[in-house]
Amino acid sequence: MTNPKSFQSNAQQTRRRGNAGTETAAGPRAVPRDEAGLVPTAPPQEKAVLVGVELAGHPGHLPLEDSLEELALLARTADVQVVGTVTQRLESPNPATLIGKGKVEELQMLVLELGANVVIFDDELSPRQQRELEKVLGEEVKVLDRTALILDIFARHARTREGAVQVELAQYEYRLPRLTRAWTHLARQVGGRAGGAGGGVGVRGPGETQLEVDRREIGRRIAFLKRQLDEISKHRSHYRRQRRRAATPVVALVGYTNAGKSTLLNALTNAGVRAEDQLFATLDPTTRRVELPSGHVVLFTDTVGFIQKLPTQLVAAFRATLEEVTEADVLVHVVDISHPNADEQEAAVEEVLEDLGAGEKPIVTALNKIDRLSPDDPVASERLRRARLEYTNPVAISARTGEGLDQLLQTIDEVLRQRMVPVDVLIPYGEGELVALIHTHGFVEQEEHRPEGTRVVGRLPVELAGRLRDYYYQAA
Ligand SMILES: Nc1nc2c(ncn2[C@@H]2O[C@H](COP(=O)(O)OP(=O)(O)OP(=O)(O)O)[C@@H](O)[C@H]2O)c(=O)[nH]1
Ligand SMILES: [Mg+2]
Repeated sequence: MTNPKSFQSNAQQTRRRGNAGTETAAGPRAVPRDEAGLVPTAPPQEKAVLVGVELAGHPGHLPLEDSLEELALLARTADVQVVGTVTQRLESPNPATLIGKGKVEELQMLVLELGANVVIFDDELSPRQQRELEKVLGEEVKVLDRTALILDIFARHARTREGAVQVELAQYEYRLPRLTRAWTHLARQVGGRAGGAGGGVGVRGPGETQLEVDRREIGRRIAFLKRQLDEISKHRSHYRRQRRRAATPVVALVGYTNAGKSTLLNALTNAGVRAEDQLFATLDPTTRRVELPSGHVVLFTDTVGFIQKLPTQLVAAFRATLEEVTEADVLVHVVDISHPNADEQEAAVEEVLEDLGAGEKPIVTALNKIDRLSPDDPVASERLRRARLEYTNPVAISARTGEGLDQLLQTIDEVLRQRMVPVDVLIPYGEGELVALIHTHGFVEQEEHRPEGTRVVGRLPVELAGRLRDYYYQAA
């Protein structure tokens, strides 16, 4: 007999998989248009016009067109349909509206013509510029910038309390100087995790109840969130201390969003982390044990990806999460080498690492997605060739097919080994667990049992060597 319960759950699983598959393959589906004027079942998708500016003498990391393409991807990730684009090359920004007066008129026309209800600027707008543009474009049109869009995506993707608190803090920091009437019709929803509802893109997150109150109230909320983050940060550092006592090295996966960090962690550990063709699929760190070819065990941490023009509020608010990066022993920088802008992305990540104070950490560069490179594509082949010459400890891999993963682990082993220092110690028999630690985390070259204890010669991680200072061997 068929068990109706299991039948039902199977059907649900199939449906869920089916949906995910469709979204990955074809991007967000278009809202069904109903000729007969019937009410569509899904809420109407927001329609956006994108605006890109290139300032003379201030070339960004990416050429204007590529940056706008990335902005369109961000918009799609936030379920916004891109219906048009406006660009301008400027000598200097217009303090009132960023773009020039004529361009504003052009934008206004395009918005009307295309029935857009959102305008998204690729560069951060000052509070004044945002207000002015909203005035010109009218009540019905929301004016956002890249930062607000990224904050919106973060609000949707936060899965843990840590993530939610950090996003909320970043959103308040962003909105505080921008508090105007425009923010008062926000969704009655905190953290914005349910997505979709209420104010739509850019205004999901902290809800109406908080935003209708005065700035002082928001200041208090910010202070409260910061206290919560201090708690979270303390917890994290507590765990890190425990890890350090166990001397297990930590390898942090860093890289541009969508480079394949989560896919790599999954390939190495079956971690089951969400990996999708979406920007900022991962916000919250996941840590898993991995055994290296030497037999040493390390902890791999997958965490939030970076992007060019990363909002400073986000970097500041995500301090607790990013401590996983700043405290790691080795970084594996995952680069999507199949991406035409791989070099610019690599540079943007390096810049964020510098800002975080992690610029000097030992790095292994994983040149990922080589399965997508065709040998007949001279541009891509040249990119890979140069990356192999120029990047630090490069290893070409495919997280998808598993190619190169052994080599990657070997390189990590080697880098960890280089960080070790030679030791020669005599450990009393009462301290047997120290000898075990040396075996677990170091390389033992010589071991000898003497009447006073065990003499071990080998190489050890610096921290561990420090802990053995009292037992350094000196020949009589
Ligand atoms: N062809 C190919 N696709 C890959 C490879 N690695 C990852 N991908 C795809 O790239 C997309 C992004 O992968 P993720 O692992 O989610 O990337 P991420 O770096 O964790 O991204 P965020 O968490 O959003 O920062 C997914 O669609 C993956 O299936 C690879 O080696 N080859
Ligand atoms: Mg990820």
